[in-house]
Amino acid sequence: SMPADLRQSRVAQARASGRQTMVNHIGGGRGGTGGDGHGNGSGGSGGHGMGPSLSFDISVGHFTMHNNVHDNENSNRQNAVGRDALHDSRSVPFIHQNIHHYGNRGIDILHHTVALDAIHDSAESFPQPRCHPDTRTKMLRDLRRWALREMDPELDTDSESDVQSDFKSDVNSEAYVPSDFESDLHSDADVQSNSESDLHSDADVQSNSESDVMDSESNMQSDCDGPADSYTNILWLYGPAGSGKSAIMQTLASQLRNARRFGGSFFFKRGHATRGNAKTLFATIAYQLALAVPWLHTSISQIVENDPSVVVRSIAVQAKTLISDPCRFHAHENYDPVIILIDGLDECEGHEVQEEILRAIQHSSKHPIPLRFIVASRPEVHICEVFDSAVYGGSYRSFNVEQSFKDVCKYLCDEFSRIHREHRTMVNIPLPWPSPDVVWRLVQKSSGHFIYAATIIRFIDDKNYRPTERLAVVQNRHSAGSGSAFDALDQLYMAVLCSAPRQSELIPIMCAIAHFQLAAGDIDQLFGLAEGETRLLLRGLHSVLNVPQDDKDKIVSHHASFLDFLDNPDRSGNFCVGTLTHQISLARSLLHHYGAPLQRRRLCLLPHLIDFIASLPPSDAVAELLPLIGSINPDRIFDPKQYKSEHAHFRAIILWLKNIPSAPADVIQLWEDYEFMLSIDIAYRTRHAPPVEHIISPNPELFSILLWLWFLCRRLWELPTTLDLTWTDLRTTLCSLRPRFVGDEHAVPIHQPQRASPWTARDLALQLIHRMVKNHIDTNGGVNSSASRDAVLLYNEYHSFICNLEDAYASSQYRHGRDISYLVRLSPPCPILYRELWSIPPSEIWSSWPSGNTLIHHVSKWLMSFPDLVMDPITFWQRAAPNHDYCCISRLSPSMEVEEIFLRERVRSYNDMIAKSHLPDSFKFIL
Ligand SMILES: Nc1ncnc2c1ncn2[C@@H]1O[C@H](COP(=O)(O)OP(=O)(O)OP(=O)(O)O)[C@@H](O)[C@H]1O
Repeated sequence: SMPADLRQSRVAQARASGRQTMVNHIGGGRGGTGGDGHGNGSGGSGGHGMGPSLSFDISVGHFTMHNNVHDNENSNRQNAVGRDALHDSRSVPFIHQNIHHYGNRGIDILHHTVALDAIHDSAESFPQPRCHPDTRTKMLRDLRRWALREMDPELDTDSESDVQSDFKSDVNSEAYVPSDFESDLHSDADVQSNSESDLHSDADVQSNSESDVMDSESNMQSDCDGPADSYTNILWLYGPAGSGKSAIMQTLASQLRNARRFGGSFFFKRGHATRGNAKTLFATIAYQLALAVPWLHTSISQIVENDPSVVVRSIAVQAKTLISDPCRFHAHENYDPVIILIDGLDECEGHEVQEEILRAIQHSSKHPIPLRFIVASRPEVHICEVFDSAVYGGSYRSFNVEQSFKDVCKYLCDEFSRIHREHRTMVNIPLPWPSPDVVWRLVQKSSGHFIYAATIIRFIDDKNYRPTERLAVVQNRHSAGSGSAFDALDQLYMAVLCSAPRQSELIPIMCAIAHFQLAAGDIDQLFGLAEGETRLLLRGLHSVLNVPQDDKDKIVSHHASFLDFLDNPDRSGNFCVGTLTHQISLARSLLHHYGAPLQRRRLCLLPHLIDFIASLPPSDAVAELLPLIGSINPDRIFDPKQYKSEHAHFRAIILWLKNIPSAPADVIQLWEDYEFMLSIDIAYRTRHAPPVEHIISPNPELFSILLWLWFLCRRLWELPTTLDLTWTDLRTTLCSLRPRFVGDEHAVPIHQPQRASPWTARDLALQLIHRMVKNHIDTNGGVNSSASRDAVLLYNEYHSFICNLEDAYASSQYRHGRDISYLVRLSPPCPILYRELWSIPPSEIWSSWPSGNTLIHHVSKWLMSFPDLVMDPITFWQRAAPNHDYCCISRLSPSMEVEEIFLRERVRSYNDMIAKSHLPDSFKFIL
């Protein structure tokens, strides 16, 4: 038969509707099962079933009821000594005593136990943060749509104005009376017999309306990034500290209440006696549910009345007994779900408790109950982990409280107008005040989050001061008093930092994040930490720092103001990372890193590092950095990932070094050489060659290097690997073009005018042929690509474009083949070169079509310059082509004319560079 409490709730519903008649079907009880054995004994057998005895004394009008129900199934438990008897008796609510003033004693008990301060509109939490009018409109609309989506599918397709008008109705009425109440009050027997099929059809309704919603909600997919599960009664609203979650939850609570779908709320507050813990979380929610939802009133009240100790039970027991059990009795009744809001979960004491709350909520919503939960918190790692865990199995929606520059701007403009209106001292200040660019700078500083904007408005809106002066203080972050402008903000940041574990280890990491754009993996590498250590250390700071899932993505501060805070010792005290000691220590770590050999995964912040070092005061305090600056690995300095086409940083560090009295002369000299080498290296791109007027020392190595850089358009960093040169060789050779100061004398290099020799081009071609052949032999014809230094170098450099070493190998051989083609054209007819060309394995030139055809084209042209025409290698290569016919007319290869245009263009721009750097005309090539 129907549980007694359900029947009671029918009575309560009848009372709510003013009905005065009631039909009850009461059947006999079943025989009880035996109790559990105690100790080694076995449990007794079940007793005989007896019909319940029931006496009603109903006086219509006042509706008082004297009710005495004995359920004999339960009473049989008294006979057996069962350990779980108490537990079981709570799991299904039964009525054991006379109830006067039906159902209110339980509510009274709750009233005296629960955390009333935690309710969203409690006096204690006044003034609650609320969304400024016309801010967060889309977010609130999307949240409402999610919350209300099942009950009224039309809402989902309606425009926002429709949704809002729906909310306006009956603003004052808090109690929600189900619309289908009349039809619902049919006989218990019917309820019983239909309950199975009702449950099914509920589920169908649920899934249908859900799919409707999915369609209509497609516009919120960008915000709602959780899996679109067909059964999600839980939504997680997350966002960094101060992003405005509480304001959204408060505003949403009012809107849902107006829509008569509000079940209850709990607003946690860190450190608060009752709001700071979860002892009475579910009891507080149950209390509000009982008051707001008539069909839950009686069940909840009776449960508490029956066992008042439930309010001090564990989180899981409270959630089950006070929330999910009463709801499940009504699961099949097709009530529109009501919404429960839990804000600031991260502020609840104890990570384990927070996790337990999430598990309890998930457990409660496993069955189709007419409740939905919206939980708001900062994106703390342990909370993310529960949502990501198997417990949730993806069945929740998440909603990111994103930054909104537009909303913050609206808020600031409105608030500044109000301040202008309300402050007496503002009468003579012309509008607009402040100017739009000032407002915009403040908006940018807020990073689109409200906490900054709300804090400065509170500061400026102080009746004891002139708003104009207060605004000036805010704008000048170093001015005296700017600290107090950010008091509220600083308290927030301090609270976050103080709650983080391993604070001393955090400081160098925060210093690095504050000054450089780094990913978690970079920081591990920089400080020599075990892989993943930075991520672990930052676990407590996710509310101020965005630590992406991928260790390669940069960590950024949620608020620009957090970095200002960290930089200012008056504000951040021991956490300040702006002190010289911390900065020198960070520079030292970075310089050590840049002194080490090049690795595949590397930090690319040398220009920033140089700027950072150059910003330190050039005093003896930085002396320990000087030798490290001299031992930066040139592979890192000329790494194309560091520098694209600027070398102003080099100038900056040279000037800085020259300002330090104790700076060693050789370090200064070294960096001047580097600056010169880089300017030659990038000259081809910048079209800006360094002047080397009258200073000519054209040894063949120098000429080779210039051909490499300005004719083949390759880069300096490849030379040590490809041509087996050391950086010292390169520096000596290239810097022979540069005048040096020896003492006070301007030492001019030996002047040896000499014609640019085509033989140098030939020698370079020979070197590249040898390289190509060596690569072929070393790698066993490309089978073992990692044996080619060229391939490894290329792969390390361009691994974001080149997928694997095999591709890198093919690419490096192609580049050599192409360069040989061009160099051959500059060479005189030469039997040695002719012979060496034969040594190129055809498989290497045909590893890519353009390379094969380019080589064939240029070598054929070159062979025409021979006194006796010999085309053997051409025919040989052509025969070796994978598809002979195709290779000759390959559409993938540039045509003959285009090849000629390419070559001519290279010669032209090389000659141009020679002219620009004031080298003599004899250096130029004539094709
Ligand atoms: N839409 C808004 N309009 C006006 N003020 C807002 C708005 N959103 C947030 N604020 C203000 O910004 C400040 C921070 O907001 P709130 O407390 O809601 O952030 P939170 O994300 O809950 O922060 P925490 O993570 O620290 O709990 C508050 O002073 C609040 O009044």
